[in-house]
Amino acid sequence: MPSIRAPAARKATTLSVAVKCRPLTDREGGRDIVRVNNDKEVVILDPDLSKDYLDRIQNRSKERRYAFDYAFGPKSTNLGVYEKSIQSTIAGVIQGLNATVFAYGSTGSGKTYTMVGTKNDPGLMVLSLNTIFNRIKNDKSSDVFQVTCSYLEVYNEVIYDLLEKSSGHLELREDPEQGIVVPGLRCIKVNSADKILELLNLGNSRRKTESTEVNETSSRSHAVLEITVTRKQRDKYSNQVIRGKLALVDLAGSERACETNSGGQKLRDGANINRSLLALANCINALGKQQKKGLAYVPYRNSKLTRILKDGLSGNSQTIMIATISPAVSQYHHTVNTLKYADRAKEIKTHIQKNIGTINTHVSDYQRMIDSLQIEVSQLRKELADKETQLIAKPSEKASDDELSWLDTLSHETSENVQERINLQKALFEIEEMNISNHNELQNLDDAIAKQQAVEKDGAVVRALRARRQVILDNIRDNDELSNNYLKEIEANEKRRCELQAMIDEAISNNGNKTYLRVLSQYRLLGIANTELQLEIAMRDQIIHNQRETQKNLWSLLLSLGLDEKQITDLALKQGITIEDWTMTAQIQLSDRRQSPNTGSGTYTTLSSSPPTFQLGANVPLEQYFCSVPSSLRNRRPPLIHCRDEDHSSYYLHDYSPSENMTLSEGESCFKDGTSLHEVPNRHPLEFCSSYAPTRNQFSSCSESGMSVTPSLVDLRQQQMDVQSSSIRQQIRPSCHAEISNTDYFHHGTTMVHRVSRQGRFHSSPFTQNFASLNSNHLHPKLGQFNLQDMQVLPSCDTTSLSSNSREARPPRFS
Ligand SMILES: Nc1ncnc2c1ncn2[C@@H]1O[C@H](COP(=O)(O)OP(=O)(O)OP(=O)(O)O)[C@@H](O)[C@H]1O
Repeated sequence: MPSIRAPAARKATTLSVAVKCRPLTDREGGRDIVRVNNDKEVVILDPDLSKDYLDRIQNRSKERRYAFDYAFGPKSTNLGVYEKSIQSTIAGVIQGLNATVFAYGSTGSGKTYTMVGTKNDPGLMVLSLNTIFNRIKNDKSSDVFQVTCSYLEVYNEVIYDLLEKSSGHLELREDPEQGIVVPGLRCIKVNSADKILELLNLGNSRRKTESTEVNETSSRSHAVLEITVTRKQRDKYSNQVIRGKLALVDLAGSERACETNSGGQKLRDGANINRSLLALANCINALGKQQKKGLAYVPYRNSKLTRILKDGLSGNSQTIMIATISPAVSQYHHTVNTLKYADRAKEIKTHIQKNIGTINTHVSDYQRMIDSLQIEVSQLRKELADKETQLIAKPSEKASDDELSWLDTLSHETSENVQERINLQKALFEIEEMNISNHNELQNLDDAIAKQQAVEKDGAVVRALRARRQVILDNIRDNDELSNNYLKEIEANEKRRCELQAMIDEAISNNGNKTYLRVLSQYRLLGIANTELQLEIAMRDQIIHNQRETQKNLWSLLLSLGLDEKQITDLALKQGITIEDWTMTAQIQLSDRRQSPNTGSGTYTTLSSSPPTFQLGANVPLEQYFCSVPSSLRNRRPPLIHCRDEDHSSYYLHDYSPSENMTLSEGESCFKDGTSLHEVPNRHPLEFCSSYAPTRNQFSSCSESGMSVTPSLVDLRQQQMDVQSSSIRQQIRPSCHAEISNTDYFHHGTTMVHRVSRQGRFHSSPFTQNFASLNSNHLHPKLGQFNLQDMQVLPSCDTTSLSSNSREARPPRFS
């Protein structure tokens, strides 16, 4: 088909957003925290029925409220969603319009259910196809229709054809006329919805799925079904061809890799899923701001997914985002995150126009089009000249108008710059966290290989371990490359920030209307400070969440020891800890205890409901210390536990003191985060701890280990504050140097150094000096790393000797 596009009218339209909340699953049980009002409003209730201390004193609720084009509660069916939010758009495809429907949400939130559906509740893909074929069937014109379909998946940043039995890797190409194309992708002519459904089922069976902790059949890839409807007129005077495209996209879950508790290949999938979704989120952000100020760089090229979705996001397409959410309490953070992106996506505008071409377009037609374009251009030029004359006639008015709009643009750009920095930093943190975990696994693999080689030189196990090692090395290399790109983007962002600041400063010093400029500048600064405060609040939420997780884990640990209520209560009392809600919750858990399939011998309790809370007694000191243990050690004597008070919010392992008669059984896999100790022979844990330096340090890589607390960005912020605080400085002992070996430095050190440094940069306000003061003393010039002596590492030997009433408290010992 000749590719001249008629200068058809372009219609600007915003991306419509529909939110769909799935029902609670049997496994989740518990409370439903999502409410849908008037088919438009979504309210996320505070997940805590009993507010914790911090919430209470700050009188802060975590309830969130959003409004969307459409909102659907747990009782709605796919058909209900389809009829209200999609059907009318799909009808346009037959008229030559493009449409994109994509499902976005965390893993297990119901994306695949919404897009593909079940026999009883067919999904949007099936329902859309039915509409297309019904419309074609009922069309009264003499036009000839042709429907083709392709189905691809993006898995680990590689494109595969789902309609090919053994598809090779496919590439993306940008065609000036057709946009993004995938050469070699099978495009099948279909005559009925049934035929497409057959293909769809076939394609779905080829999709890469994995069982993750969150979803048993979690899609690890992004699937894109594209239906093209070509309509040719039979009229002998007209040879017009109209072509409409419908893209239906089922994205992989937007979870963080570590949250799915996956390791190995799953972790790699998670990293790439995340990379694509981060890129998508960044595009949504950039497009959102583009609507406000008219220009912004949209990083489509950062992933295959965003390149494929480019047209759907900003180009010639009517686009619908289906944001899927879960009503479970445990999914609160994911739900809020999804809704935030959905909220931002509402701002995105696309420009739709009919795709009309002609067969055998004659030269004279081209000439006519060129002529009409030239007339349009000359008219526009004239209008521009008229406007300029008017502006010259009123110079002062023009100057102040210019000034206003210039400043407005500038101040908007400044806020966007901060937002962009936050996004980039987030992306960087995720990648770095993954690499820390990769390095840990590498270390363990090296050790396991060395041991195994002593048994059999080049046996199957050694070969398997080596193969795994290579995969990890590849992951590290990929992630490093990605980190470098993000660092470059951060550098560019920082450069832009300096430029913007210089422009504002210059305007203030040069311009006559200084007061006005100052007020405006101050106003913008306040806006930025506000953004940063919001961020801090979000990070505090994360701390609270992490602390609850720790409590849960501590309960799991306690209960797995086989202690009864009295023993636990006595123990807690000795430490000045009171246990709330014991009768309500702990007993349920004790009676609910069951054998974990993963822990081998001994008992391991799976928590079925939220555990009772530990609370500090009146004279309990501020500092408490917790640590985490690997899952395989949970049913044994627990480690010395250290916990720091809520406000300081950083958790590290400082000591591990296993009992004399503890051993690790052969073949135990120690860590949930994908870093397993392969084939650990019978060894005493003390030996294990001392020889596995990286293993010990792994406990400090909190976000990755199952038992532990995620050291969130907030922790880092807090660490920054801690480092600045002189009282806390007393805890920073140079002796930590002695404890940290080279390997330690990498694992233990890097975790903290990076995080502290991230925090430093993360929180640097472009216009405040708090970061600068840190920068000179504590930060590496390039990455902004802290010096080792500034890290808050408490030497393990000191902790046990501390008095329980002193500020540096004796930590509770759970044994
Ligand atoms: N509306 C619904 N009604 C009933 N069950 C649902 C609904 N939505 C989702 N579910 C169930 O929830 C579970 C997770 O759904 P689904 O696999 O669609 O999630 P997903 O978001 O595609 O996850 P992933 O990103 O991991 O692939 C499935 O068991 C599915 O049957």
